[in-house]
Amino acid sequence: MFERIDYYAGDPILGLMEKYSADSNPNKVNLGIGIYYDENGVLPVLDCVKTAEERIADPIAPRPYLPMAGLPGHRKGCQELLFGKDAQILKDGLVATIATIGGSGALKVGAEFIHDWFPQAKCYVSDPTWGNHIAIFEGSDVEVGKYPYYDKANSSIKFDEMIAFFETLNKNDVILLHPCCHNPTGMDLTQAQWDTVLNVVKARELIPFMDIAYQGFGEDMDSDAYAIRKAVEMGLPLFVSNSFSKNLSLYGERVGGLSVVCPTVDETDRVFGQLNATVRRIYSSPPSHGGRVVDIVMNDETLHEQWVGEVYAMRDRIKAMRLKLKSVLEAKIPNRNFDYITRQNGMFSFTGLTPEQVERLQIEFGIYMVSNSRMCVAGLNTSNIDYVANAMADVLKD
Ligand SMILES: Cc1[nH+]cc(COP(=O)(O)O)c(/C=N/[C@@H](CC(=O)O)C(=O)O)c1O
Repeated sequence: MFERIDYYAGDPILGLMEKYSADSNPNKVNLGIGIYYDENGVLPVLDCVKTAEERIADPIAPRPYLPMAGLPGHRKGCQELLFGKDAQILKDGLVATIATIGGSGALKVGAEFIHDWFPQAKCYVSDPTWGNHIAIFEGSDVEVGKYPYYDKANSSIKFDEMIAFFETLNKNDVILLHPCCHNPTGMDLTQAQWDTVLNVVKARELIPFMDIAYQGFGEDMDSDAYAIRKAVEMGLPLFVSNSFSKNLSLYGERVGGLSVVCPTVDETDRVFGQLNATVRRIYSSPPSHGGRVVDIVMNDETLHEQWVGEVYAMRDRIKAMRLKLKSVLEAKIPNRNFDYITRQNGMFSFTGLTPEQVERLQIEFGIYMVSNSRMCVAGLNTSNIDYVANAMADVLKD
Protein backbone atom coordinates (compact mmCIF):
# COMPACT_ATOMS: atom_id res chain seq x y z
CA MET A 1 0.00 0.00 0.00
CA PHE A 2 2.65 2.53 1.10
CA GLU A 3 5.71 0.91 -0.44
CA ARG A 4 6.03 3.70 -3.03
CA ILE A 5 6.22 6.39 -0.32
CA ASP A 6 9.73 7.96 -0.25
CA TYR A 7 11.83 7.64 2.88
CA TYR A 8 12.28 11.02 4.63
CA ALA A 9 15.98 11.93 4.64
CA GLY A 10 15.43 14.12 7.72
CA ASP A 11 15.82 17.87 8.22
CA PRO A 12 19.39 19.28 8.04
CA ILE A 13 18.73 21.34 11.18
CA LEU A 14 16.28 19.32 13.28
CA GLY A 15 18.05 16.08 12.39
CA LEU A 16 21.17 17.39 14.13
CA MET A 17 19.31 17.49 17.44
CA GLU A 18 18.72 13.74 17.32
CA LYS A 19 22.36 13.06 16.43
CA TYR A 20 23.54 15.39 19.19
CA SER A 21 21.28 13.77 21.78
CA ALA A 22 22.57 10.31 20.81
CA ASP A 23 26.25 11.40 20.94
CA SER A 24 28.03 9.99 24.03
CA ASN A 25 30.99 12.42 23.76
CA PRO A 26 31.16 14.12 27.21
CA ASN A 27 32.51 17.29 25.53
CA LYS A 28 29.77 17.51 22.90
CA VAL A 29 28.53 21.02 22.01
CA ASN A 30 25.27 21.84 20.21
CA LEU A 31 25.80 24.72 17.78
CA GLY A 32 23.16 23.44 15.36
CA ILE A 33 19.54 24.43 15.88
CA GLY A 34 18.69 28.10 16.45
CA ILE A 35 17.92 27.86 20.13
CA TYR A 36 19.22 30.20 22.84
CA TYR A 37 21.04 28.42 25.65
CA ASP A 38 22.20 30.39 28.69
CA GLU A 39 25.72 30.56 30.19
CA ASN A 40 25.11 27.16 31.82
CA GLY A 41 24.05 25.60 28.52
CA VAL A 42 20.40 25.50 29.65
CA LEU A 43 17.35 26.61 27.63
CA PRO A 44 16.01 29.37 29.91
CA VAL A 45 12.48 30.07 31.17
CA LEU A 46 12.25 33.86 31.18
CA ASP A 47 11.17 35.47 34.46
CA CYS A 48 8.40 37.36 32.67
CA VAL A 49 7.12 34.02 31.34
CA LYS A 50 7.23 32.46 34.82
CA THR A 51 4.98 35.26 36.09
CA ALA A 52 2.59 34.85 33.16
CA GLU A 53 2.49 31.09 33.70
CA GLU A 54 1.64 31.61 37.41
CA ARG A 55 -1.27 33.85 36.43
CA ILE A 56 -2.50 31.24 33.96
CA ALA A 57 -2.14 28.41 36.46
CA ASP A 58 -4.03 30.10 39.27
CA PRO A 59 -6.93 29.84 38.90
CA ILE A 60 -6.66 27.30 36.10
CA ALA A 61 -9.21 28.05 33.41
CA PRO A 62 -11.00 25.84 30.85
CA ARG A 63 -9.37 25.49 27.45
CA PRO A 64 -11.90 26.37 24.77
CA TYR A 65 -11.02 26.72 21.09
CA LEU A 66 -9.43 30.05 20.33
CA PRO A 67 -10.77 32.13 17.44
CA MET A 68 -9.17 31.18 14.11
CA ALA A 69 -7.09 34.38 14.36
CA GLY A 70 -6.07 33.63 17.95
CA LEU A 71 -6.36 35.83 21.04
CA PRO A 72 -6.85 39.56 20.38
CA GLY A 73 -4.11 40.31 22.95
CA HIS A 74 -1.67 38.03 21.13
CA ARG A 75 -2.45 39.78 17.86
CA LYS A 76 -2.15 43.22 19.45
CA GLY A 77 1.19 42.18 20.96
CA CYS A 78 2.50 41.22 17.51
CA GLN A 79 1.31 44.47 15.94
CA GLU A 80 2.82 46.76 18.58
CA LEU A 81 6.13 44.87 18.59
CA LEU A 82 6.46 44.97 14.80
CA PHE A 83 5.04 48.39 13.91
CA GLY A 84 5.44 50.35 17.15
CA LYS A 85 2.91 50.96 19.94
CA ASP A 86 1.67 54.23 18.47
CA ALA A 87 1.85 53.34 14.78
CA GLN A 88 -0.71 55.27 12.70
CA ILE A 89 -1.53 52.20 10.62
CA LEU A 90 -2.68 50.45 13.79
CA LYS A 91 -4.89 53.40 14.73
CA ASP A 92 -6.27 53.41 11.17
CA GLY A 93 -7.00 49.65 11.20
CA LEU A 94 -4.81 48.90 8.19
CA VAL A 95 -3.08 45.74 9.46
CA ALA A 96 -4.62 42.26 9.29
CA THR A 97 -2.89 40.17 11.96
CA ILE A 98 -3.44 36.56 13.02
CA ALA A 99 -1.75 34.57 15.75
CA THR A 100 -0.05 31.53 14.22
CA ILE A 101 1.62 28.25 15.10
CA GLY A 102 5.06 29.79 15.41
CA GLY A 103 6.82 31.65 12.65
CA SER A 104 6.57 28.48 10.58
CA GLY A 105 2.77 28.61 10.76
CA ALA A 106 2.85 32.27 9.77
CA LEU A 107 4.97 31.47 6.73
CA LYS A 108 2.67 28.60 5.78
CA VAL A 109 -0.52 30.68 6.00
CA GLY A 110 1.23 33.46 4.10
CA ALA A 111 2.41 31.06 1.39
CA GLU A 112 -1.09 29.61 1.01
CA PHE A 113 -2.54 33.13 0.77
CA ILE A 114 -0.01 34.11 -1.92
CA HIS A 115 -0.76 30.91 -3.85
CA ASP A 116 -4.52 31.48 -3.68
CA TRP A 117 -4.70 35.22 -4.38
CA PHE A 118 -1.50 35.90 -6.36
CA PRO A 119 -1.27 32.72 -8.43
CA GLN A 120 1.22 34.23 -10.91
CA ALA A 121 3.61 35.31 -8.17
CA LYS A 122 6.96 33.66 -7.70
CA CYS A 123 8.70 33.85 -4.33
CA TYR A 124 12.39 34.74 -4.23
CA VAL A 125 14.48 33.86 -1.19
CA SER A 126 18.00 34.95 -0.30
CA ASP A 127 20.88 32.70 -1.33
CA PRO A 128 21.37 31.16 1.20
CA THR A 129 18.31 31.29 3.41
CA TRP A 130 16.67 29.24 6.16
CA GLY A 131 16.01 25.98 4.32
CA ASN A 132 12.40 25.72 5.48
CA HIS A 133 11.52 28.94 3.64
CA ILE A 134 11.88 27.04 0.38
CA ALA A 135 10.06 23.93 1.64
CA ILE A 136 7.12 25.91 3.04
CA PHE A 137 6.50 28.00 -0.10
CA GLU A 138 7.04 25.08 -2.48
CA GLY A 139 4.72 23.05 -0.25
CA SER A 140 2.06 25.63 -1.06
CA ASP A 141 2.78 25.31 -4.79
CA VAL A 142 4.46 28.69 -5.00
CA GLU A 143 7.42 28.61 -7.39
CA VAL A 144 10.57 29.58 -5.49
CA GLY A 145 13.65 31.32 -6.90
CA LYS A 146 16.78 32.68 -5.24
CA TYR A 147 18.22 36.18 -5.20
CA PRO A 148 21.97 36.81 -4.76
CA TYR A 149 22.70 37.62 -1.14
CA TYR A 150 25.87 36.28 0.50
CA ASP A 151 29.41 36.50 -0.87
CA LYS A 152 31.22 33.59 0.81
CA ALA A 153 34.65 34.63 -0.47
CA ASN A 154 34.44 38.04 1.22
CA SER A 155 31.97 37.24 4.02
CA SER A 156 29.86 40.10 2.74
CA ILE A 157 26.57 40.86 0.98
CA LYS A 158 26.32 40.88 -2.82
CA PHE A 159 24.32 44.08 -2.57
CA ASP A 160 24.66 45.44 -6.12
CA GLU A 161 23.96 42.00 -7.61
CA MET A 162 20.90 41.63 -5.36
CA ILE A 163 19.50 45.02 -6.41
CA ALA A 164 20.16 44.30 -10.09
CA PHE A 165 18.30 41.01 -9.68
CA PHE A 166 15.30 42.63 -7.96
CA GLU A 167 15.07 45.05 -10.91
CA THR A 168 14.39 42.10 -13.23
CA LEU A 169 11.37 40.83 -11.28
CA ASN A 170 7.71 41.18 -12.21
CA LYS A 171 4.86 43.03 -10.52
CA ASN A 172 3.53 41.12 -7.50
CA ASP A 173 6.55 38.83 -7.33
CA VAL A 174 7.30 38.12 -3.66
CA ILE A 175 10.72 38.67 -2.11
CA LEU A 176 11.28 36.96 1.21
CA LEU A 177 13.45 39.21 3.38
CA HIS A 178 15.11 38.91 6.79
CA PRO A 179 14.65 42.31 8.55
CA CYS A 180 17.42 41.43 11.04
CA CYS A 181 19.64 38.55 12.19
CA HIS A 182 19.80 36.84 8.78
CA ASN A 183 19.55 33.06 8.93
CA PRO A 184 22.00 31.41 8.20
CA THR A 185 24.61 34.12 7.50
CA GLY A 186 24.06 36.68 10.28
CA MET A 187 24.88 39.34 7.67
CA ASP A 188 22.33 42.18 7.79
CA LEU A 189 21.67 45.12 5.48
CA THR A 190 22.37 48.65 6.71
CA GLN A 191 19.45 51.05 7.00
CA ALA A 192 20.66 52.87 3.87
CA GLN A 193 20.72 49.55 1.99
CA TRP A 194 17.19 48.78 3.17
CA ASP A 195 16.08 52.15 1.80
CA THR A 196 17.52 51.18 -1.59
CA VAL A 197 15.88 47.74 -1.50
CA LEU A 198 12.48 49.21 -0.60
CA ASN A 199 12.73 51.84 -3.34
CA VAL A 200 13.21 49.01 -5.86
CA VAL A 201 10.29 47.11 -4.29
CA LYS A 202 8.13 50.20 -4.77
CA ALA A 203 9.32 50.87 -8.32
CA ARG A 204 8.86 47.24 -9.43
CA GLU A 205 5.61 46.83 -7.40
CA LEU A 206 7.01 43.73 -5.71
CA ILE A 207 5.48 42.19 -2.58
CA PRO A 208 7.90 42.28 0.39
CA PHE A 209 7.45 39.34 2.77
CA MET A 210 9.54 39.98 5.88
CA ASP A 211 10.25 37.07 8.19
CA ILE A 212 11.46 38.31 11.60
CA ALA A 213 12.22 35.45 13.97
CA TYR A 214 14.92 37.10 16.14
CA GLN A 215 13.62 40.58 16.95
CA GLY A 216 15.70 41.98 19.79
CA PHE A 217 18.74 39.79 19.17
CA GLY A 218 20.30 42.19 16.64
CA GLU A 219 20.51 45.75 17.91
CA ASP A 220 17.21 46.46 19.75
CA MET A 221 13.46 45.88 19.27
CA ASP A 222 12.94 49.05 17.21
CA SER A 223 16.18 49.02 15.16
CA ASP A 224 15.61 45.36 14.31
CA ALA A 225 12.23 46.35 12.85
CA TYR A 226 13.66 49.19 10.75
CA ALA A 227 12.91 47.54 7.39
CA ILE A 228 9.34 46.75 8.47
CA ARG A 229 8.59 50.28 9.62
CA LYS A 230 10.34 51.88 6.63
CA ALA A 231 8.15 49.83 4.27
CA VAL A 232 5.09 51.08 6.17
CA GLU A 233 6.36 54.67 5.98
CA MET A 234 6.70 54.24 2.19
CA GLY A 235 3.13 52.98 1.92
CA LEU A 236 4.15 49.55 0.61
CA PRO A 237 1.94 46.47 0.86
CA LEU A 238 3.75 44.18 3.31
CA PHE A 239 3.63 40.68 4.77
CA VAL A 240 5.38 40.12 8.10
CA SER A 241 5.79 36.74 9.77
CA ASN A 242 7.10 36.87 13.34
CA SER A 243 8.11 34.25 15.86
CA PHE A 244 8.16 34.35 19.67
CA SER A 245 10.02 31.03 19.83
CA LYS A 246 13.41 32.62 20.41
CA ASN A 247 12.77 35.96 22.07
CA LEU A 248 10.20 34.51 24.51
CA SER A 249 12.07 31.19 24.71
CA LEU A 250 8.74 29.50 24.01
CA TYR A 251 9.89 27.19 21.17
CA GLY A 252 7.57 24.31 21.98
CA GLU A 253 4.50 26.49 22.62
CA ARG A 254 4.43 27.36 18.91
CA VAL A 255 3.66 31.08 19.07
CA GLY A 256 4.05 33.58 16.25
CA GLY A 257 2.05 35.89 14.03
CA LEU A 258 1.32 36.88 10.45
CA SER A 259 0.56 40.51 9.64
CA VAL A 260 -0.47 41.99 6.30
CA VAL A 261 -0.32 45.78 5.86
CA CYS A 262 -3.11 46.96 3.53
CA PRO A 263 -3.92 50.25 1.73
CA THR A 264 -7.54 50.58 2.95
CA VAL A 265 -9.75 49.34 5.80
CA ASP A 266 -11.93 47.48 3.28
CA GLU A 267 -8.89 45.60 1.92
CA THR A 268 -7.75 44.88 5.49
CA ASP A 269 -11.13 43.29 6.23
CA ARG A 270 -10.98 41.22 3.05
CA VAL A 271 -7.44 40.02 3.80
CA PHE A 272 -8.20 39.31 7.47
CA GLY A 273 -11.18 37.19 6.41
CA GLN A 274 -9.14 35.14 3.98
CA LEU A 275 -6.34 34.64 6.51
CA ASN A 276 -8.99 33.21 8.86
CA ALA A 277 -10.33 31.00 6.08
CA THR A 278 -6.80 29.75 5.34
CA VAL A 279 -6.17 28.97 9.02
CA ARG A 280 -9.46 27.11 9.23
CA ARG A 281 -8.58 24.82 6.35
CA ILE A 282 -5.03 24.11 7.59
CA TYR A 283 -5.18 23.84 11.40
CA SER A 284 -8.44 25.57 12.39
CA SER A 285 -7.15 27.62 15.34
CA PRO A 286 -3.86 28.27 17.19
CA PRO A 287 -2.80 26.81 20.58
CA SER A 288 -4.22 28.58 23.61
CA HIS A 289 -1.51 28.21 26.27
CA GLY A 290 1.29 29.94 24.40
CA GLY A 291 -1.17 32.53 23.13
CA ARG A 292 -2.12 33.42 26.70
CA VAL A 293 1.53 33.78 27.72
CA VAL A 294 2.13 36.11 24.77
CA ASP A 295 -1.02 38.09 25.59
CA ILE A 296 0.01 38.57 29.24
CA VAL A 297 3.67 39.42 28.63
CA MET A 298 3.06 41.72 25.68
CA ASN A 299 0.20 43.67 27.27
CA ASP A 300 1.30 43.98 30.91
CA GLU A 301 3.53 47.06 30.96
CA THR A 302 5.76 45.80 33.78
CA LEU A 303 6.18 42.32 32.26
CA HIS A 304 6.78 43.80 28.80
CA GLU A 305 9.57 45.97 30.17
CA GLN A 306 11.05 42.98 32.03
CA TRP A 307 10.83 40.91 28.83
CA VAL A 308 12.75 43.47 26.75
CA GLY A 309 15.49 43.47 29.40
CA GLU A 310 15.67 39.68 29.35
CA VAL A 311 15.94 39.62 25.54
CA TYR A 312 18.73 42.19 25.62
CA ALA A 313 20.58 40.09 28.20
CA MET A 314 20.41 37.14 25.78
CA ARG A 315 21.52 39.42 22.94
CA ASP A 316 24.46 40.72 24.93
CA ARG A 317 25.61 37.26 25.96
CA ILE A 318 25.67 36.19 22.34
CA LYS A 319 27.63 39.32 21.39
CA ALA A 320 30.14 38.55 24.18
CA MET A 321 30.58 35.02 22.83
CA ARG A 322 31.22 36.42 19.35
CA LEU A 323 33.97 38.69 20.71
CA LYS A 324 35.55 35.87 22.71
CA LEU A 325 35.45 33.35 19.84
CA LYS A 326 36.99 35.89 17.46
CA SER A 327 39.85 36.73 19.84
CA VAL A 328 40.63 33.09 20.62
CA LEU A 329 40.65 32.13 16.93
CA GLU A 330 42.78 35.17 16.00
CA ALA A 331 45.32 34.13 18.63
CA LYS A 332 45.46 30.59 17.28
CA ILE A 333 45.43 31.41 13.56
CA PRO A 334 46.90 34.94 13.25
CA ASN A 335 47.04 34.85 9.47
CA ARG A 336 43.29 34.29 9.03
CA ASN A 337 40.62 37.01 9.18
CA PHE A 338 37.81 36.35 11.67
CA ASP A 339 36.19 39.80 11.50
CA TYR A 340 33.05 38.18 10.10
CA ILE A 341 32.27 36.71 13.52
CA THR A 342 31.61 40.15 15.05
CA ARG A 343 30.24 41.75 11.88
CA GLN A 344 27.41 39.22 11.86
CA ASN A 345 24.21 39.82 13.83
CA GLY A 346 21.85 37.73 15.89
CA MET A 347 22.10 34.05 16.72
CA PHE A 348 24.06 32.72 13.78
CA SER A 349 27.53 32.90 12.35
CA PHE A 350 28.30 31.58 8.88
CA THR A 351 31.75 30.21 9.63
CA GLY A 352 32.72 29.32 6.05
CA LEU A 353 33.97 25.90 7.13
CA THR A 354 33.80 23.28 4.40
CA PRO A 355 31.32 20.40 4.77
CA GLU A 356 34.32 18.16 5.46
CA GLN A 357 35.55 20.47 8.24
CA VAL A 358 32.02 20.63 9.70
CA GLU A 359 31.91 16.83 9.63
CA ARG A 360 35.31 16.57 11.36
CA LEU A 361 34.10 18.86 14.13
CA GLN A 362 31.13 16.57 14.63
CA ILE A 363 32.92 13.23 14.45
CA GLU A 364 36.21 14.07 16.15
CA PHE A 365 35.04 16.67 18.67
CA GLY A 366 31.29 16.19 19.10
CA ILE A 367 30.71 19.79 17.97
CA TYR A 368 27.49 20.12 15.95
CA MET A 369 27.03 22.83 13.32
CA VAL A 370 24.69 22.83 10.33
CA SER A 371 26.35 21.31 7.24
CA ASN A 372 26.25 24.66 5.42
CA SER A 373 28.72 25.89 8.12
CA ARG A 374 26.12 27.81 10.17
CA MET A 375 26.98 28.00 13.85
CA CYS A 376 24.43 28.92 16.49
CA VAL A 377 26.58 31.26 18.62
CA ALA A 378 24.03 30.97 21.44
CA GLY A 379 25.30 27.45 22.06
CA LEU A 380 28.66 28.83 23.16
CA ASN A 381 29.47 29.64 26.79
CA THR A 382 32.59 30.30 28.86
CA SER A 383 32.86 26.57 29.65
CA ASN A 384 32.94 25.33 26.04
CA ILE A 385 34.22 28.25 23.96
CA ASP A 386 37.94 27.39 24.25
CA TYR A 387 37.20 23.78 23.36
CA VAL A 388 35.21 24.90 20.29
CA ALA A 389 37.82 27.46 19.24
CA ASN A 390 40.64 24.91 19.58
CA ALA A 391 38.69 22.38 17.53
CA MET A 392 37.91 24.97 14.85
CA ALA A 393 41.57 25.95 14.77
CA ASP A 394 42.54 22.30 14.34
CA VAL A 395 40.22 21.67 11.39
CA LEU A 396 41.07 25.06 9.82
CA LYS A 397 44.82 24.47 10.03
CA ASP A 398 44.84 21.13 8.18
C1 LIG B 1 14.21 32.83 9.86
C2 LIG B 1 13.31 31.88 10.59
N1 LIG B 1 11.97 31.97 10.40
C3 LIG B 1 11.12 31.14 11.04
C4 LIG B 1 11.59 30.16 11.89
C5 LIG B 1 10.56 29.24 12.55
O1 LIG B 1 10.31 29.63 13.84
P1 LIG B 1 9.18 28.90 14.71
O2 LIG B 1 8.50 29.99 15.45
O3 LIG B 1 9.93 27.97 15.63
O4 LIG B 1 8.25 28.15 13.80
C6 LIG B 1 12.98 30.00 12.10
C7 LIG B 1 13.49 28.93 12.96
N2 LIG B 1 14.68 28.60 12.90
C8 LIG B 1 15.41 27.68 13.72
C9 LIG B 1 14.70 26.38 14.10
C10 LIG B 1 14.18 25.62 12.91
O5 LIG B 1 14.94 25.34 11.96
O6 LIG B 1 12.99 25.28 12.94
C11 LIG B 1 16.78 27.38 13.05
O7 LIG B 1 17.05 27.98 12.00
O8 LIG B 1 17.55 26.62 13.64
C12 LIG B 1 13.83 30.89 11.46
O9 LIG B 1 15.16 30.82 11.64
